[in-house]
Amino acid sequence: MKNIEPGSHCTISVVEDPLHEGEYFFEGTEKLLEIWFSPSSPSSASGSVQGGRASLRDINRSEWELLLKNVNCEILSSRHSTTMDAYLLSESSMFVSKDRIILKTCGKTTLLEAVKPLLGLAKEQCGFDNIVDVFYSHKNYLRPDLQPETYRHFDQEVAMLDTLFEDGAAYVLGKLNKDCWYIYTLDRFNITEPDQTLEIMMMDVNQDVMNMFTQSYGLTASQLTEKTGILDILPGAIIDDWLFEPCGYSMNALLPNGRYFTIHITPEDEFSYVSFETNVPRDSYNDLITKVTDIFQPNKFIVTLMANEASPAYKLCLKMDGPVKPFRRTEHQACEMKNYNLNYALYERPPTSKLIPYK
Ligand SMILES: C[S@@+](CC[C@H](N)C(=O)[O-])C[C@H]1O[C@@H](n2cnc3c(N)ncnc32)[C@H](O)[C@@H]1O
Repeated sequence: MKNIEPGSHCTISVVEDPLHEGEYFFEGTEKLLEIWFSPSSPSSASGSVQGGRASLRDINRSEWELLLKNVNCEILSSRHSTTMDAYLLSESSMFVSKDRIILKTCGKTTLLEAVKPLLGLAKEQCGFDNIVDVFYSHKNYLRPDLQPETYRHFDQEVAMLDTLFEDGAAYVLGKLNKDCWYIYTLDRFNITEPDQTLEIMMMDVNQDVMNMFTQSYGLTASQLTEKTGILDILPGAIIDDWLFEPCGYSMNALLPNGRYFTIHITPEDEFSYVSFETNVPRDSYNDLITKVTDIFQPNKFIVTLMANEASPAYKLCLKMDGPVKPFRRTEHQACEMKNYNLNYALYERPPTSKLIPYK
């Protein structure tokens, strides 16, 4: 993609595809992959030992860099806690724990190209020859026609995953012809430790807020993290934040006990998008969703919550959580899968609701 000045706050990217010449576009919607591993027997675990077992964290940064080349993104920065390594990428984030990796990439990245090399790395370097579970998901892209071939239709992504996993199961929640969310996972009972993931995918976001996440606004990434209230969403985190040139913002936050949250912002008016993701356990996420949407003030957003039986959020997935003011929940679906419950909701701002003036 080339950069040009469209005369707004933010320089945006020109699509080089001749059919769409002159159009400005960046796909903020991320592809999200999470894989949990284990050795098939304790003796097959290799690599340096962490807590008596091999760990994905022993894999060298140079190996991750090579792996990410397949995806068309690179590492910008990293932070480390006692339980997790968080990498900020040119297109989103990667979190590596002892036996789980989360890879989240946006734009035109080819995330699925990383899966096979990743399984190889985990096996060769850590002795992880057992795949405990896999989750691959994304919201419908704003412009699927601009994605690389495999990613234009979920069926094709599923077909690629099915070449690697025997018992894959693919679902779609929401309206197939409007806003929806696709997920591929393994049809098995497996992860026994408490596990939950909340995602908030915000669209058509308040432009006054979005204009702050540009170089021309004049604040640094860490000043923005503080001023906008991102720092206070879940306090006490190790933060890694990044402001792109000329606009765009990404941050990873490492919390105690293997918890994290991550935020990515595509501020361009024509296709603004903000994502929030966390694995903090809760029996209600209303306050958290309200805090996040109060900061960004989207006109609509999707919330997905996935939690397994051991999680305090398991039951919440099957019932309605309270309202998120001032939004209307215009769609809601709850699913019972083998080991996980799953909740999908679409919220929209009523036309009469005024935006809160930004401080
Ligand atoms: C912050 S990144 C991550 C996007 C994220 N997935 C989201 O939720 O929007 C994307 C934003 O940064 C901007 N950007 C600037 N330089 C970029 C680069 N080298 N790679 C990716 N994005 C870049 C894009 O135009 C876009 O606004």
